[in-house]
Amino acid sequence: MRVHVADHPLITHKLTVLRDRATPSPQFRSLVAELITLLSYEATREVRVEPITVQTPVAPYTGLAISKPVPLVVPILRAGLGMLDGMMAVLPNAEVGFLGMARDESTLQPTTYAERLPEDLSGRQCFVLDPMLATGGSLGAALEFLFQRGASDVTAICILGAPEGIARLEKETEGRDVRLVLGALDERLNEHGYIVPGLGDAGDRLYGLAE
Ligand SMILES: O=P(O)(O)OC[C@H]1O[C@H](OP(=O)(O)OP(=O)(O)O)[C@H](O)[C@@H]1O
Ligand SMILES: O=c1cc[nH]c(=O)[nH]1
Ligand SMILES: [Mg+2]
Repeated sequence: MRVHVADHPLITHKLTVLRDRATPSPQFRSLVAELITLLSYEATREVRVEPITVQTPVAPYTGLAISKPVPLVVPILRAGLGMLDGMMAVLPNAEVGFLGMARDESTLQPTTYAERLPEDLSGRQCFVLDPMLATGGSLGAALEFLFQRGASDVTAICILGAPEGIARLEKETEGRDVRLVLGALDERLNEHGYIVPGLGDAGDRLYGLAE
């Protein structure tokens, strides 16, 4: 797995406001959207393109167009949904698949409650969105869904990651072409499986309490 941690003062600035417990949901949602737009610039660096010729008012010009099949963007519900619009602003022709996952807060095991993905993902570039990579259980399970359908070129975009989750994904994706783009790599997980210093529960901060 190739890991890229964004190193940009604008990203750190926005992340600092996002982490602040005093930041209310409306501002939190806007910041997540802004951050994904910045992270997607790095995450789409290897998007597949092909030459296309257009006619400028002056002369023919051969540039680039995104290749077919178009990329698939997969937000992991709930929290990943907060990243979808920002990603689609960058890749407006992409298709969207959905995975709904919830982590049991005592066992930290994810369960999948929704799955809507194309049957065949062979030859398809996939971009998975989830703001938080903690133990890696949820993202690992999401990647496995994609691999089972033939995906071989996957980029995951997370706003924050923990070393424990990265180590787990490194093992689970060994031999596969996976990139991970992070807004920041945090210190560790606490005894409840939360990222430290982190930002708390991303789903709750975006959308309110789950209960
Ligand atoms: O790396 P892990 O240990 O699996 O934890 C990370 C997962 O936890 C959060 O989702 P949550 O289960 O809270 O669901 P939500 O998006 O509905 O809040 C987060 O958005 C990830 O999907
Ligand atoms: O810190 C964490 C860990 C898992 N899920 C979250 O939303 N936050
Ligand atoms: Mg949550």
